[in-house]
Amino acid sequence: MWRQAARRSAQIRRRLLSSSAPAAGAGAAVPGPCIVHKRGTDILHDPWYNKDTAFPLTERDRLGLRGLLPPRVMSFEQQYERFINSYRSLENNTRGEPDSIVSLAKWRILNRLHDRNETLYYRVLIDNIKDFAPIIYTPTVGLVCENYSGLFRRPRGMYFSAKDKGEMMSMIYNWPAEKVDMIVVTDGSRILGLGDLGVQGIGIPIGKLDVYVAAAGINPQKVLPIMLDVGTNNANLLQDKLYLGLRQPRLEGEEYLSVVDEFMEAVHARWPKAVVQFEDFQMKWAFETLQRYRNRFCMFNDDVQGTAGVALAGLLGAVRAQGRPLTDFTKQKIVVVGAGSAGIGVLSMAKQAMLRMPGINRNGEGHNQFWVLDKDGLITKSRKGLDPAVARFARGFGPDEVQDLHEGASLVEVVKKVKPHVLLGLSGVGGIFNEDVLKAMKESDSPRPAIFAMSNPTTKAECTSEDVFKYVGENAVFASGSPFNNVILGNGRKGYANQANNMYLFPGIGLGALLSGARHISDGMLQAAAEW
Ligand SMILES: NC(=O)c1ccc[n+]([C@@H]2O[C@H](COP(=O)([O-])OP(=O)(O)OC[C@H]3O[C@@H](n4cnc5c(N)ncnc54)[C@H](O)[C@@H]3O)[C@@H](O)[C@H]2O)c1
Ligand SMILES: O=C(O)C[C@H](O)C(=O)O
Ligand SMILES: [Mg+2]
Repeated sequence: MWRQAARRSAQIRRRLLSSSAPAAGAGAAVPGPCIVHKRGTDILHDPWYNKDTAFPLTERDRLGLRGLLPPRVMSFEQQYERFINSYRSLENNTRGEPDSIVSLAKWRILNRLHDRNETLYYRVLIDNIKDFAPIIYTPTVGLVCENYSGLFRRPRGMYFSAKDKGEMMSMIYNWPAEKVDMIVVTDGSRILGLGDLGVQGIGIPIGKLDVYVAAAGINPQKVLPIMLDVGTNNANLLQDKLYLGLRQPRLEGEEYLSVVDEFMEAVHARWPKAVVQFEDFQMKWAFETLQRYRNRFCMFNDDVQGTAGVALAGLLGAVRAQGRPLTDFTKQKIVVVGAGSAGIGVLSMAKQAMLRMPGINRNGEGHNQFWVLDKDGLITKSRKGLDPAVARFARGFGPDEVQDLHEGASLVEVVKKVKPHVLLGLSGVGGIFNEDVLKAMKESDSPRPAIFAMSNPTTKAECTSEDVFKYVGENAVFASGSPFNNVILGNGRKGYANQANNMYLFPGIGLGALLSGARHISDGMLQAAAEW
């Protein structure tokens, strides 16, 4: 009798407590009651459960909060309005200040809300994603990563370091959420176009997962940003007294791979169905880890595959913009500047798309529509020591080739001689599409030359929207990795600054993989995403 009563009272208590929990994630379906085991200040200090001043009096009583909050109860809507007002007044008060100061101030106010009250944070983020994406994501996230050790207040996500070898299988259970659906992991070795930022690169997985929540409706309690700290080769960071990562050079070779292997096994052991997105790994590890894990785990590399999907969508869009059928894609001449993880990812997917077009034989023999440059200029078959992934795209010499083009030819030379339909930059070199290059694009064989300046952040973009419409002309098609403003053209027309960033693809890839229960992420899935 007594036991029955105790069970019943526990049931009632649980039901009462559960009603106090906020939605498990804005936009996410809440499968059932969310049981809160905490009380009092532990709830106020937990951003998953905290409602700040929005706890009604009944909940304050039930959860031991009475007296711990100012007496006035505010509605969620009032809190929302208060936040947006303070954000807008920050905008007004910082007018005229340098962009970096304003952006960091905006990031701070959003980050403080994220630390305090996740329900409100994701609501304002989802409702204002167009305004807030450049703050929580590219380009401001780059600035945040550069200054991470100084900005650090609270940890977010998990950190696995080279010193944790042998411990990862137990460490993974330190993460408080029982279920994780989506993981973004980086080793910080190539953060945007900013190079090796070591542990400070954690800002990138955090920003990417915020986009997952806002754009794909992934439950924020089921996402996990991860930093694999295997050291850094950034001499400034190694000397920086505030640097929060391992102060040692990066692990290399088998030592490096054994850390990533152990991490992947640990993740898979605890959450076998989680999708793992690799992000901002330097080229050699981006390709190596993709090959190593893609058939064993549900994973993809966003810089190689996500970028390729977005760029392919842009390349096909450029054909459409000329009013031509998509099958004319094979007739487009495409110059790609940058033969790194992103550039080669784009070329590989574009080549696969080309091979599926009518009139092209299965091996694509006798057809090469791509010209690729790296830091040493045009890549040709005479280049020594080429990575095999790059060698596939090296130009030959002979009657089928553009006359007088040679190994190492400069960008302006290539553009003048090839007269490409599309010029695509993934070089990480700001301003490399200079006046001379853009004026040469004016002579393109396309009535609507397309210029995709895809490098990030803004300072690394190959050119600006202004320069494209000024030097290439009003018919140009422009897209960039970081956001730029539209340009006012003659007759009040607008020159559109479109955005070509993998954020338009990865949320869909992750969500699709989760919903379909896919065990692997294939090239076909990414191609389908690009072509739709
Ligand atoms: N818009 C997007 O969605 C997106 C996605 C992925 C990467 N990116 C950006 O692309 C850039 C490159 O990324 P990655 O992973 O390929 O880097 P990476 O380091 O692997 O490759 C960079 C490539 O650029 C070449 N390069 C350097 N200087 C050059 C020069 N002066 N002229 C021509 N080529 C030059 C290098 O030789 C190398 O081939 C970064 O800025 C990154 O932020 C953008
Ligand atoms: O992070 C971005 O904005 C896009 C891309 O993944 C990059 O590395 O630049
Ligand atoms: Mg990236």
